Amino acid sequence: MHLLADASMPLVAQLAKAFSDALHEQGISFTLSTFEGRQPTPEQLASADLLMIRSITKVDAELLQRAPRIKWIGTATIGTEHVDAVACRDADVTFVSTPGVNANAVGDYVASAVSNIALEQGALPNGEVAIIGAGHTGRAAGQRLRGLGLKVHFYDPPLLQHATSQGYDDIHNDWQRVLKSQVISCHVPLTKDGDYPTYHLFSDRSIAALVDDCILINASRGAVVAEQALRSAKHRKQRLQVVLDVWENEPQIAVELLPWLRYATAHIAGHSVAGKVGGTLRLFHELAGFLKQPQLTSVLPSLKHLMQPWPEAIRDYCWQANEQPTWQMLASWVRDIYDIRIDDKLLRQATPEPAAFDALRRTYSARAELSQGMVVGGRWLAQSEWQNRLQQLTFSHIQKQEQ
Ligand SMILES: NC(=O)C1=CN([C@@H]2O[C@H](COP(=O)(O)OP(=O)(O)OC[C@H]3O[C@@H](n4cnc5c(N)ncnc54)[C@H](O)[C@@H]3O)[C@@H](O)[C@H]2O)C=CC1
Ligand SMILES: O=C(O)C(=O)[C@H](O)COP(=O)(O)O
Repeated sequence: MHLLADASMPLVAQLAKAFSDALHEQGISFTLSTFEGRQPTPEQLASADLLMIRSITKVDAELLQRAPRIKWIGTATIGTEHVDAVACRDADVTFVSTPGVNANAVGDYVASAVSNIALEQGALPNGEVAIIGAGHTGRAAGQRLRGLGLKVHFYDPPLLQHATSQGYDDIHNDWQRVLKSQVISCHVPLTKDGDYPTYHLFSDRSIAALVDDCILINASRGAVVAEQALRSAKHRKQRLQVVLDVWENEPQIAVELLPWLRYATAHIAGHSVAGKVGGTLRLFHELAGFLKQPQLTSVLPSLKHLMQPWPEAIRDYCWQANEQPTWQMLASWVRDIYDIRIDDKLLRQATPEPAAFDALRRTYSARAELSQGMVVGGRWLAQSEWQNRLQQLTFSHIQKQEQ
């Protein structure tokens, strides 16, 4: 059995060796080779039985034809639009993804964007926050923004349609309420069909209708926000604060928008170490199931153990607060752990070629998550409201004993 995997998936060689050693004892051969860049070569595909990819590899009927032995494809991502699931089914290929795997990292990204803007302008956004898509990443983002003290609502008509009445009080289908919000963050899959397509959800008309100084964040897929509409908004000097992690024509970015964008990053919102390593690990768990070898999961280390090579991404961050923290303190704690400005600077300094975009992503530095933050505080920490807010920010907390 031969596994072909994207070379930049962290720890893929270590986990494949664990499978190989365990299967060897049963007389089963399990080998690994890796491919560099976006697409594997026809030669690499010809000998592959299993394929592990990331969001940059396009899988369609043509690729599948070049891979006659392939029986299983796994993507270490939440998004799946790069894989033609129908073509996989027609070719009798099992396709799996890793739902939710880097949602915490995306939530941290949004929290950092809003925290930085608030700290720079000296005030939290004065108005509601609309989260588009109440799934894994949208919930993670909304929860953190509530922790910062903002009023959050979720726009998700498809979910509303299928929802039972319980637990969906904050979800609605009122697009006008979205457009009136002071912060809007997109967390939807890229879809062109169905009742609620997300392709160009933010078109000329919607963007022109946004309130002054609206913070519009897109960390989902580039084409959810029409780049042409952003160009028009820039041209008419519309007062917007746009944060883009994803681009309509990746790996080519819209260079001419850069000076107008508040923050611009290289599709790294989900790239915390836990998100990336978790993706690889989750695929090996999936593969054990596909191979009908459930005992293989016992040779897979825990995520915590696998993250040991990145000490900067697993260290604790600790802050003292004798009094209730101000929003400025909360925002600067977020920024201590993940500062979006560093990623923004890296993209602006890079050359605007696709290769530079891919290189930034491939060589991304080790990133921690907000859940590594801990607040040591006084009596105020006994209040459930504060405990709740820190939990929403995914910080842990300890109340100091009074002397
Ligand atoms: N920038 C990055 O690094 C990352 C980007 N992503 C992108 O974010 C997307 C969302 O991820 P998750 O939240 O984990 O997905 P999810 O599947 O958990 O949630 C998506 C939600 O969007 C809703 N939705 C679908 N169409 C909609 C529409 N027209 N209007 C409003 N809501 C709609 C769905 O009902 C669902 O509740 C992924 O598909 C992926 O493309 C995900 C992870 C990292
Ligand atoms: O999970 C997704 O969907 C994403 O967009 C990923 O975070 C992108 O990461 P890579 O696939 O490029 O590692």
